[in-house]
Amino acid sequence: MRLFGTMKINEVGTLEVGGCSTVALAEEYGTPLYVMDEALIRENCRKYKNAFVMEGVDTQVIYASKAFLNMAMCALIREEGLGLDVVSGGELFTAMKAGFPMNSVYFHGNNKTEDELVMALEYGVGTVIVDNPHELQLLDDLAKEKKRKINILFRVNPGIEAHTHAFIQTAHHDSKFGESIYDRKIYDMLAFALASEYLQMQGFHCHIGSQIFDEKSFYGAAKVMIAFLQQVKEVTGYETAVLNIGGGFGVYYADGDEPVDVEVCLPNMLEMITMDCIEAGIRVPKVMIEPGRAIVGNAGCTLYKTGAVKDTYGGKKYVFVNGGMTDNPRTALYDAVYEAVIANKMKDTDKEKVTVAGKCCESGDILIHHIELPKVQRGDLLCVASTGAYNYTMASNYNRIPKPAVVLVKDGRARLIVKRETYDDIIRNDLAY
Ligand SMILES: Cc1ncc(COP(=O)(O)O)c(C=O)c1O
Ligand SMILES: N[C@@H](CCCC[NH3+])C(=O)O
Repeated sequence: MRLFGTMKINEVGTLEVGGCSTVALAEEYGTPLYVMDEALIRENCRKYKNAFVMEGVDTQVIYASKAFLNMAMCALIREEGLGLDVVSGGELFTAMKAGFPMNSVYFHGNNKTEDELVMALEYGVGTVIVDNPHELQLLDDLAKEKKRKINILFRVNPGIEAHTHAFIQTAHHDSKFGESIYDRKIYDMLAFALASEYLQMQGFHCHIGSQIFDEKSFYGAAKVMIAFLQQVKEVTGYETAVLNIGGGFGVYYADGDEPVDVEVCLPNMLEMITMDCIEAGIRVPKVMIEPGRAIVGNAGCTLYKTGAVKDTYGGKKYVFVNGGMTDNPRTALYDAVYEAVIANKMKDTDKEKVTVAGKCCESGDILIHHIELPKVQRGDLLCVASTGAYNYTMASNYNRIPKPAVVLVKDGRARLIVKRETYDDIIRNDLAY
């Protein structure tokens, strides 16, 4: 397993994160347990912020909170000076409760409800990313009613097919997100927005997908977007103030994954955008990006206790853990591949091939299909790496399994940031018959 951030192996052969022994963390907080490396989250925020600069160009990095969000995470993102992308009333509510500055919140979503748009207006959200004409009309009506002005961007599709799992591609012509830049509707939407007294049209947003390794996909999207901005100017005279090119920067999960070097890719992208704008005769807009996974993915790991080890008649060896698709549905959903170790046996060299499976009543509840691990006994501690993004946020209570706790570790100290759910939480909303 690749060790990320502050992970290291101590003298007794135990995995440590943030200066904390994983065995001690499991004892104190129980398992399954999500462990987040604060130093690595901060380092990633800074890496993106520092790489996304170019003289004379206004830029902003916005954290896509769908990857991992809670009140502590809001505080951390705020301290690091990133904006916050939210995509639902729940994410927005979390940000508000955490005191995140609302003018740095960007509200996304292809089907925001009326209630959610009202929330955005009442909270004073900085920018709403409008998905379609229906939403544009609704937001205008609500803004008028509330007498609140609000910045908007249009979510558009540049038609770029990024090389990633089909379920996490987002910018093809039939995508459910946004409107195609080749669709004439965009111009009607623009005319409407520009005529509105309450909607303040700032520009355009695109996002081509997630877990992308090919930097050319990002350059391609930016290029197509600049050509689009030029056409918009030619057709309507409108000069775009903001261009948000979304997130999608892939991270390492397993052998073969080769993330882009953001320290190269981001400056290249800014330079390309600037040159293309100059060539196209348009003003260089403020440029934004929205990484989610790249900020938190490698900064998280999950600790499980191993239970039964089963040799099947068919010849497979299963190691069962006390979690599974309820805390990490990504293997079942996207055929995601993870690396893992037995955290209390880091120095064992005698290994065997196993399949790591969860405890749900579902054959597809597999965390890792093929992996070599030291000989596992009941009560060992399995650590799955790179579970910081889209794990806690996609966790479910299937089979009425309570969601795990989350701890943030740094410099030998662990801080509980999300409590473990209890069985009482599981029946919290049930009403007696
Ligand atoms: C609009 C938007 N922005 C940002 C992201 C963040 O993506 P990632 O976590 O891959 O960086 C997503 C998710 O794909 C998204 O839909
Ligand atoms: N949930 C996906 C990413 C979706 C990105 C949001 N548009 C994953 O775990 O890979």
